[in-house]
Amino acid sequence: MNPVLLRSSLRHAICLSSPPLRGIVDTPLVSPPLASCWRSHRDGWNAGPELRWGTTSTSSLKGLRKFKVFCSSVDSRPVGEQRDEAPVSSSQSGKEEQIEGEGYGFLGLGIMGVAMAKNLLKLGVPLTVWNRSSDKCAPLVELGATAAKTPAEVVSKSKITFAMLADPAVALTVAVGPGGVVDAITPGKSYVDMSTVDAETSVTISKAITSKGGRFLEGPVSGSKKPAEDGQLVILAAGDESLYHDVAAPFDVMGKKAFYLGEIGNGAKMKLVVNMVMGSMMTAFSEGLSLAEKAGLKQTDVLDVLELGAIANPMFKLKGPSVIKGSFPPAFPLKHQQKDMRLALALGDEVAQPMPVAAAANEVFKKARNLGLGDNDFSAVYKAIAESS
Ligand SMILES: NC(=O)C1=CN([C@@H]2O[C@H](COP(=O)(O)OP(=O)(O)OC[C@H]3O[C@@H](n4cnc5c(N)ncnc54)[C@H](OP(=O)(O)O)[C@@H]3O)[C@@H](O)[C@H]2O)C=CC1
Ligand SMILES: O=CC(=O)O
Repeated sequence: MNPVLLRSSLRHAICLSSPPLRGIVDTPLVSPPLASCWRSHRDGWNAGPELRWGTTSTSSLKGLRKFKVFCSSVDSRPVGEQRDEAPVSSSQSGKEEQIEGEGYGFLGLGIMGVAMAKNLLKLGVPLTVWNRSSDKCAPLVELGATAAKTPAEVVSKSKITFAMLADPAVALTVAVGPGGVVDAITPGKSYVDMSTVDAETSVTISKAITSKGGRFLEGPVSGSKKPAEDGQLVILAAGDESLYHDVAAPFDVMGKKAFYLGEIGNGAKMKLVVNMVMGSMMTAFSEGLSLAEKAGLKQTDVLDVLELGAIANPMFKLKGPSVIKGSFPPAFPLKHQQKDMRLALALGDEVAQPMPVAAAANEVFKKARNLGLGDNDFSAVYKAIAESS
């Protein structure tokens, strides 16, 4: 078994139980306990008495050590205290009562959402999905998910619902509009919005969710289509800390690293800072490639030189060859990058931070949108630069 998936499954078994499972048992860390633990998880939530997991201090099993840390954070008592308790049975943990609405939900199956939802399915938990254009639910339904007609229906069937939506206006509508998330939020239900939005939007959604007794976490991500498919996103979470711990397993299958950044809005702000830098870099990179060509240099040579120097980076390496070919299939749509520049500049206004470089880059992204390039990859900003007279 893939150790990452095993770790995720173990975490998941704990975090969907309510109250959180306790009673960590030290076992010699050999494969039989692990196999038995995995079997218990695979065979369903009522595996209670079978559910045992071990931890060890040997240095070879880093994943399990990480898992042990997680256990202690689900139950805030020190690990030593937990160890003295017997494992709880399924009836003690209350799992039988969770059959209704025990699974996960996912709203928004665009480029990112479809990949993230597919990774959630790897946890083996019921998944209910919704997308405005319902045909995009089909690939998930084929893999075992259930399609719902409204966001509220997803929330009513799920314990924790995730969302990956286009922009602040859409995130707000889906959360608080008619048939939206808030309509079905009750105490015990949680919402994790992973869309890139501004802090104000996130705060508004958070208030609406918590006013109905639910928990809210924002979790925008850094990383594009391929990292989303590979479960390698960087998750920038903020808000309800208990929920942050409870979504450790989903975050584990969707991402390679999750940060907890404190109060609501901090995740959104961090994402905007990062994407402001990325948009400015892509614009400068495009200017460099275009300048090189017009000055009689080979663009492929520019890529080779950049790759060997101090400003080598994965984005230039990944996007450079396709930019040179004039190919811009959308991984990160240009319209979303321009939205992020706009939101980052608004944040700059709020805190009186001058951002002349980002402001100039935003003008180029706006021009690219006006050229009809919004649905292309954001690297198509090159065309707005190269084709300027
Ligand atoms: N692509 C990337 O590399 C990354 C994107 N992001 C962020 O993730 C979010 C999603 O991005 P991505 O998947 O690329 O975008 P897409 O444009 O592929 O998907 C957008 C999603 O929002 C939905 N949507 C759009 N308008 C509405 C509406 N009016 N009502 C309801 N739903 C709507 C779409 O539904 P429908 O299918 O019906 O149009 C779709 O599910 C954005 O906030 C983006 O900035 C973050 C990191 C990386
Ligand atoms: O938001 C886009 C990304 O690549 O990160």
